[in-house]
Amino acid sequence: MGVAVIKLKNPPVNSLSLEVLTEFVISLEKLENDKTFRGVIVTSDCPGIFSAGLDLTEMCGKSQAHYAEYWRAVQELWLRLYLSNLVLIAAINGVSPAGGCLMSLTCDYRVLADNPKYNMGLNETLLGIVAPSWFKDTLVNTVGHRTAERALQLGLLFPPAEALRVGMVDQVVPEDQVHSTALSVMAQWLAVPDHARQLTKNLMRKPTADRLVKQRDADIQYFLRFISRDSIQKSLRVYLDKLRQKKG
Ligand SMILES: CC/C=C\C/C=C\C/C=C\C=C\CC(=O)SCCNC(=O)CCNC(=O)[C@H](O)C(C)(C)COP(=O)(O)OP(=O)(O)OC[C@H]1O[C@@H](n2cnc3c(N)ncnc32)[C@H](O)[C@@H]1OP(=O)(O)O
Repeated sequence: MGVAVIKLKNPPVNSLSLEVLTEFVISLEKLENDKTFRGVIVTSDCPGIFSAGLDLTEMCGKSQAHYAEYWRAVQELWLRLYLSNLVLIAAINGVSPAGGCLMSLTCDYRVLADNPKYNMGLNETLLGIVAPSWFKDTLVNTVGHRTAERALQLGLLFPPAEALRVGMVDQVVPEDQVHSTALSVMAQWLAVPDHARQLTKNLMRKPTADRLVKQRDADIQYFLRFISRDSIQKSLRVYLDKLRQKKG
């Protein structure tokens, strides 16, 4: 039925490095241009981890030019996913904080494995950083304003039952059924004529995407100023050190 699977593979935690973001955009573009494909299942090849989100090492101790290139790549992937003409289904087979969660929120449907460790949410505030307005918009469009307001301020990571309750995911299923469920949901979505579904998706999503498109450069400048602050760099270093020391 013309369904591709994109399996994220950047061990150990599928962080969204510049290389991963770039490759993801290229793969998506190829699939968009190949008319034999109508749908994509986005999933992970790293056991227990869907994606650890944006790669913190790309945002820490690097040059301004690097931050700008990285942020443009983050914007690009979000825009491509959010406005994709393909049916995108996230088969979430692991934990998905921050950018990992955001990636799944750009999909048309989310199936999450029922494992209490597989938390998801936009936890940026816990790192001492702030989810940009378009991250916030994506969450609001999925779970509504009040739930998003509380989740964003507290940096909440929802376990599967809670994620389902607030509407962050559409289905929670046993871990060994995530892929088969994604496939049967895909069949349902592909039963709708493409042109009607695509125009409807565009109608729902374009106003949100346009807000970023209209101010992409300003958003990059804002990110540069924010991420270059000493206090933010310090927060990120402390957070990364904590992650590294967990093992020791
Ligand atoms: C108004 C505002 C305007 C502008 C906006 C400005 C700023 C916004 C900026 C940024 C937005 C960012 C969004 C993000 O996505 S930030 C990333 C958030 N991610 C997390 O908090 C997840 C952190 N990771 C974890 O919690 C865990 O690693 C785990 C649960 C995913 C997996 O746990 P494990 O026990 O299996 O693995 P670990 O031992 O913890 O990690 C292994 C290895 O990987 C490194 N690592 C983990 N996560 C990341 C990451 N996100 N980036 C880079 N590296 C990561 C970890 O340090 C370990 O490294 P070592 O092997 O010790 O070297």
